[in-house]
Amino acid sequence: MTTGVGTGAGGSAWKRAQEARRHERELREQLKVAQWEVRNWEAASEGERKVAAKLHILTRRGWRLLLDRRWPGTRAANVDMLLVGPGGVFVIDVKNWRHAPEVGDGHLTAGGRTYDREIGKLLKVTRLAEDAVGARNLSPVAVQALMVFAGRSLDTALGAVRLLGEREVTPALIAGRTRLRPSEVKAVADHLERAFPAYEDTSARTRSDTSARTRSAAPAAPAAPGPEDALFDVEGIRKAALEAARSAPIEQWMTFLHPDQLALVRRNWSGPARVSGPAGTGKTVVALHRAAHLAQRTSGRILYVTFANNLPRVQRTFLKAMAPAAADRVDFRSLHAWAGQFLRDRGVVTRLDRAKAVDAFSRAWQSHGRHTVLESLDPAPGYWQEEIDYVIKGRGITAFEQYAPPLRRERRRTNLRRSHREAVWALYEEYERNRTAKGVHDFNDILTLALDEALAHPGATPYTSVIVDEVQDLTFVGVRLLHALVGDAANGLLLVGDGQQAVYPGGFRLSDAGIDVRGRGQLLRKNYRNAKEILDAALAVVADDTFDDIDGTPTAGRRDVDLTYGDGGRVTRLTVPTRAEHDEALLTALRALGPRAWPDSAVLCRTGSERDRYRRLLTRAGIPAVTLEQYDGHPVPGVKLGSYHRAKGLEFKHVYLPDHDTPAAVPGDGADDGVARERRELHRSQLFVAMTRARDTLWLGSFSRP
Ligand SMILES: Nc1ncnc2c1ncn2[C@@H]1O[C@H](COP(=O)(O)OP(=O)(O)OP(=O)(O)O)[C@@H](O)[C@H]1O
Repeated sequence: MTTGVGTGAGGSAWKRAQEARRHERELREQLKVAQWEVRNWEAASEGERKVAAKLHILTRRGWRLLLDRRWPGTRAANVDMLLVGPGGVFVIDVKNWRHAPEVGDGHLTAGGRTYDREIGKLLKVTRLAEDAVGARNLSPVAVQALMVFAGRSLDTALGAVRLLGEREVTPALIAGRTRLRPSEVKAVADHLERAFPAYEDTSARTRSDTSARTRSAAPAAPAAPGPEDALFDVEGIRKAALEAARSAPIEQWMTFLHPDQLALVRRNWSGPARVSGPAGTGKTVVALHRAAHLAQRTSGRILYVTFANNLPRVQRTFLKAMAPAAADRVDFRSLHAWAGQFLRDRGVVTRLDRAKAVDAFSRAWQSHGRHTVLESLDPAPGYWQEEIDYVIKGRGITAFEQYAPPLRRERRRTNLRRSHREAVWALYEEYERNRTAKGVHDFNDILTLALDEALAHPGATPYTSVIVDEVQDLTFVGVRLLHALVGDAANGLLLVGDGQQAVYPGGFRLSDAGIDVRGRGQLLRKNYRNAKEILDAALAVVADDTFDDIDGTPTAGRRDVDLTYGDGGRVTRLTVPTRAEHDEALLTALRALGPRAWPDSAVLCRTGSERDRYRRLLTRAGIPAVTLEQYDGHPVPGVKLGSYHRAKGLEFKHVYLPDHDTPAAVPGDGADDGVARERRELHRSQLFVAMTRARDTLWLGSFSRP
């Protein structure tokens, strides 16, 4: 038995070794052929030809190598190589330097000299390549600048340029995830071949007229050809090929954009800008490509912020897949987490304590809310806590006269006259007294403190651009804080979102925050996500809810949306008498879907406690579930499970909304009509968000309540 196992293992080890030797022989053969193929590149030094040969090997794997291309618009300069393959487009400058290249403090040096100009030149020609492939709807993230050093071994980056040694370059390119299919490689390479014509007179060109090349700046190292090439990393290539085979191709939207999206990604904005559009119109896609584009173009850092805690992790995962080099320069943070860290870094002491803050409010309600006019308008204290959180503190109001009429309380439906507002103000002041007596802060305080700090110390952060996704979820103070980080700088602040998807109470207008986006706003209309049946069902929910977007534009609930997905979706509505039947029907539907489809499915619930209930239900039924708090954008087995709020910005092939048609909090008896209306409106917005997470199928469950 033992012997048998040993023999088997030995046998397979022997087989593997055989296989590896065969692979190595093949690669060395390919290298020989490649060396032959590049022999006519006469303008190149021996070292450059060796690099070209290593890259030429890639042509066996579906890549196209264009050697010695003319830099359009100049007479004497060229680009060493353009390489197009499954991994995208690479603009390559080969260096054959006597001294080893070094990167430090943001500079490229060799032998004591600085070569930053070489980096600048490569970036310039990379931009031209980006322009060229934009005509084929390729995002700039698919174009990467590479500086390759003949006779060297290194792998590092300087801003948007990756610096690779002759040894590392082939494995690095093979290891990349697939973003172009063979037909796309061909189309893009053909296009680049035309846009960057071959150098007309390569052989006649002398060294002195190749001004864009480095050879004139740094003398070439003597070529050292040999039969065994130490810089040919056979093992590295084998490992890279395995790695590439294991990883799935990246999504289409991570490479290809609609021309309207591409124009937004590459646009030069002279100040704060705004991208809006209904659900599923590619706002986040634009924002992510924009982040990568800015990271490639500037040396500063980019802050990408959302309100929700779980979304930054997912978005970071996406950006890492679509633009690994750029992702390191983009910080994905939730607003409150970022503000807390910012204050800690600045030495500002805070004491965020949600439980104590809630207690401070409860006490204030007991003494200044109950038995007042507020209780007759809405007996639920939560409504008044929201008034303080979103209308007073969220808007940075600190004096009654700011709160008194005629202040518009955006998206609040109660008509609060002056005397009512005086009652609210008394409640607010009591809350603040209780809170400060306990020595704690609430979430709004953190943002206010951060805003004060940012205004007092402009330039205190490394950010040159701030991108805000789902901006409609932020408060006025939150948006002002982010604006304060970059001010009105060109390409500084980008606000992305959709007022129709507001899931929190209250609101504000950008103009009140001193943010002027006039002439820098863009509305997207093409829905890429939802099947027609699903979008129709979702829009029917909010059809009558006119809303004001943060730029103040009144917009009808039923909006014009161009669909790209088409028919073929399915909306299932189920109404049964009891909760038990309802829950059983949900389990039956999930079982019918089957485990293979579970990872791209989500059960979304109105509240966090409902989510916990359904989690227990699924667990008891043996259906694995991953909460959206745990999800980070990597595929995981099991159904996703979360609240409507946590599902923001995400999407799933199949979405289940159990017990979907009951507002989260029913206003108490005798509540003002406005309160009830506002609750229902907010619930419809939340439901709309949840419904529009579905791409193909949507299950809507409900049961009769006694
Ligand atoms: N250019 C594109 N090509 C293919 N698919 C795309 C493209 N742009 C967007 N999509 C698809 O549409 C989906 C929705 O895009 P995105 O999440 O950016 O929309 P959104 O407007 O931010 O949505 P929401 O406001 O509902 O969160 C993407 O996940 C992607 O699958």
